[in-house]
Amino acid sequence: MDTLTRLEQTIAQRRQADPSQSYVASLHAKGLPQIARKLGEEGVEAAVAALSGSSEELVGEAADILFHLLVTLNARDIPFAAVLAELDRRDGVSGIAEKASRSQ
Ligand SMILES: N=c1c2ncn([C@@H]3O[C@H](COP(=O)(O)OP(=O)(O)OP(=O)(O)O)[C@@H](O)[C@H]3O)c2ncn1[C@@H]1O[C@H](COP(=O)(O)O)[C@@H](O)[C@H]1O
Repeated sequence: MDTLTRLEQTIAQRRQADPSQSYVASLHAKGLPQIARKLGEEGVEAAVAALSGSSEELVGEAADILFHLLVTLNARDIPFAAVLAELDRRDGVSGIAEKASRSQ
């Protein structure tokens, strides 16, 4: 099982945990607006790290984004596989467009 799938499962399990023992549960206790706000904050922090942080800082912020994205998707009951399927669909679409432009 890959890292993101494993983390997605852990997040789903921790959703029901004691908020004083679990960061995921504490986010859920605050509700979707706070979960979405954290995702936005992490995006900004990653952008700042990309421009002025070390590689190590950017890696840390990128991990924070992926974690908070998975928490957000879980809060909306959307499986991460749906995001991967959308990326595969786009890749298929661009692949078809590329083939069509090459054959002209
Ligand atoms: N991967 C993560 C993870 N990445 C980031 N974070 C938390 O996300 C927060 C990042 O927000 P900030 O940088 O703004 O730090 P902060 O100011 O302390 O955060 P806030 O108090 O503002 O929410 C930190 O509190 C980090 O600890 C994570 N918290 C938990 N996990 C994993 O999620 C799983 C479940 O965790 P629990 O719910 O705590 O059991 C476990 O596998 C954990 O390893």
